[in-house]
Amino acid sequence: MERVSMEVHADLQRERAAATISSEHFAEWWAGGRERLEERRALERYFFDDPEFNDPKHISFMSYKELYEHSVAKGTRFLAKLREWQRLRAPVDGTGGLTGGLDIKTLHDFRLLISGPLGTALFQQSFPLRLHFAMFLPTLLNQGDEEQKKQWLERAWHMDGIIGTYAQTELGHGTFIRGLETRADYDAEHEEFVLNTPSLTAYKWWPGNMGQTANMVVVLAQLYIKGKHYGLQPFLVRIRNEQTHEPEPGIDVGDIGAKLGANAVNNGFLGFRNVRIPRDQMLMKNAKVLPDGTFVKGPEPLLLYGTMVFVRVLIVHDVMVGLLQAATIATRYAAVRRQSPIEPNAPEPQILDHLTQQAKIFPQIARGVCYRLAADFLWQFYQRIMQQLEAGNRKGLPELHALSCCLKSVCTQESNEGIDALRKACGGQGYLASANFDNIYGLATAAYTYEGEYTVLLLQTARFLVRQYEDSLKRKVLPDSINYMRDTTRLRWTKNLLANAVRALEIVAASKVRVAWEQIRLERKRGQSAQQAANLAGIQLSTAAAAHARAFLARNSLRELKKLQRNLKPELGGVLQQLVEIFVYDTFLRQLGDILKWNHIAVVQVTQLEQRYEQLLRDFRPNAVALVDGFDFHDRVLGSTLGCYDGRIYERLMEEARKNPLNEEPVNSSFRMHLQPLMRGKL
Ligand SMILES: CCCCCCCCCCCCCCCCCC(=O)SCCNC(=O)CCNC(=O)[C@H](O)C(C)(C)COP(=O)(O)OP(=O)(O)OC[C@H]1O[C@@H](n2cnc3c(N)ncnc32)[C@H](O)[C@@H]1OP(=O)(O)O
Ligand SMILES: Cc1cc2nc3c(=O)[nH]c(=O)nc-3n(C[C@H](O)[C@H](O)[C@H](O)COP(=O)(O)OP(=O)(O)OC[C@H]3O[C@@H](n4cnc5c(N)ncnc54)[C@H](O)[C@@H]3O)c2cc1C
Repeated sequence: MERVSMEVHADLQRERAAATISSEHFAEWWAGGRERLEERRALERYFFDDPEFNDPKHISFMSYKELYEHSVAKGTRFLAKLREWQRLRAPVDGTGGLTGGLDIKTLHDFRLLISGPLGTALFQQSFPLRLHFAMFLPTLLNQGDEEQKKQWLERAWHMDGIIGTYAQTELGHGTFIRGLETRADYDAEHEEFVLNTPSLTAYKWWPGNMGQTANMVVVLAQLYIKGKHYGLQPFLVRIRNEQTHEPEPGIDVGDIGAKLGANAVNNGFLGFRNVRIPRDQMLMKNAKVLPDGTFVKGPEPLLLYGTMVFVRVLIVHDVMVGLLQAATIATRYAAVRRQSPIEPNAPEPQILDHLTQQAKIFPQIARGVCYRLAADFLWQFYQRIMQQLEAGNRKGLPELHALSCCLKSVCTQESNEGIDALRKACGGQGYLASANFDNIYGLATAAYTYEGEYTVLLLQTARFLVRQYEDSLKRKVLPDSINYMRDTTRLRWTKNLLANAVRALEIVAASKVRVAWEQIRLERKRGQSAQQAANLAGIQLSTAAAAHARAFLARNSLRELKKLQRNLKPELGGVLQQLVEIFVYDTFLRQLGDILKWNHIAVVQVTQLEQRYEQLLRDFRPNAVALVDGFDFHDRVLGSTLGCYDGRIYERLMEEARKNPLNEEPVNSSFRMHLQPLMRGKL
């Protein structure tokens, strides 16, 4: 779907002309400055103008195998061309510094490149080498000791004989990683580890790129030394021969099969039978095994989980991009699609003029913008805590873990919900593969599960919240993100609706944490163990953590808005204010049951807020198209017949239908073979 020479649809022209904001100004802010915007556009042109990156046919017409092979071919050309780009220009942010050195910031930028607009445009079923960059390299970087990094990192970064992945999950266990069964027994005589898969459920199952693509893995296995168990450790294992790509002796590897989405990723299974690796291939930045088999504990065992924290932080950004792609498609479609006169004799309006349609689309735009503010905050926070950890200070780690878990859960869940709502807001056409909601949803919904399942991560946050609640009773200083729990005053409804709504959400979160804590105490009094008490309080705990995430998102949006309004042009600041308000009121109204349970709010006050919310939808309406234009998604990024910049939806829908291979011949062979015999009673 290109930005073709067709004239822009009159309705979109009108929308753009009537907007009070400049899309270009918004795009500049959104991209992080003019230079970054230009750089990104130039990089997109560099790829999109190259016919080698056009798919020969729509990917929905490719078989599973064809899609994999096509994606690997494109993925390798993508990396080669990206390197070329960097040779032509000095390394810049956003291209991952593929020719330069490697640090976590570079990996972060590269990761956003593959999960961001360019990556999703070229790889609608995801980037087939994504785990190499998203998890294998961060694990080498963060869990290898200096010697190991010297030996492996540079080579892995340049993919010199190494394509890696991260093999943690097994057929029997994904969530409860202490229950993983893969074994690594240390053989002191040969200074080697021996890896085994002791049962069917111990097979590694799910790791991306592992089926056919990767030739090395970081595998998490239970370490045993002289029969004694030392817990999970990461090991670097070659699974396929560097030259022939044949599985190494003792390795049983393959692809687990087609999935709901991300089918280019080639998720795999892996079993080990007496696979030997040298001692120095256990990643030893933390725990160590000395040649004689002495185990040396690391200073911070939880760093083993560090790669998961890194990825969870970035997922908030990933799903935000997917949500806003869907919102852009739905907004443009709704500005061009006309249906159902509002006044009996009036012409049919743009469906975007139906207020209910605005209520389906605008809160998703607002959500995406506020998730972006949270994603930026979280990444800064992550970097700060990592620096502290490097300096030996682990104080901030529990807060980072708690915040990243609940934001990953809530942003993913609500983005999934939002993308589906946007699909439905496009009526029947939204259901077509050419509208591209299937691919966007397929990627976003995977993130609900991977890197820590939704409920499981909420329960991790809740554990932290309950502990902090206990501390707050003892009047200790609380970490910044939960400082609101110390404020026990009731909501005082003022004229400032936004401040009221944010505070009400905080009160809900704090109250739900208290209720969960009380339930745990009650269960304990009834004689339950601490663990069973937590299980029985699970519903309270998980909903308290989700409420905490929503309160954080609302407070953070408000805080960031204030900062932004100091620097942005007033009209842009004004529209951002509308979006933050829409986000907060939408969150408030969707939690109304809890809000009313924990706050003394009169019906008239709720009505006041509802009216303000509806007014905001109407106020935002004139800028909706201009604002989504400002996300600056190229038509290739949206990949949708419904979302193109020129709004030529009907022409594109018909064009795509005609390209359908079933329309290549006037009569399909199934007629003679099956339909005709059926009609003639000859079956
Ligand atoms: C369109 C949008 C989308 C676009 C996408 C485009 C894509 C492009 C690229 C994308 C790349 C991304 C690919 C990612 C692929 C997925 C990879 C995976 O899933 S890999 C597999 C991912 N798999 C998973 O994520 C598995 C999930 N499971 C787990 O993480 C753990 O088993 C557990 C946390 C649930 C429990 O662990 P357990 O050991 O039983 O622990 P306990 O509960 O007993 O807690 C003990 C103490 O530890 C503490 N603590 C715990 N964790 C951490 C931490 N990370 N840190 C710090 N602390 C932590 C905890 O708070 C507690 O503290 P305290 O209270 O005692 O003070
Ligand atoms: C697309 C995709 C890509 C993936 N890529 C990788 C990869 O590259 N590498 C890798 O190692 N893994 C990967 N995974 C695996 C992924 O990390 C796990 O699937 C995920 O962590 C969830 O674990 P599970 O499948 O065991 O779910 P389960 O834990 O079995 O979840 C099933 C249900 O049980 C509930 N449940 C489980 N435990 C608890 C609990 N303690 N309390 C309350 N409820 C609970 C869950 O909430 C859920 O409702 C991938 C998965 C997907 C879908």
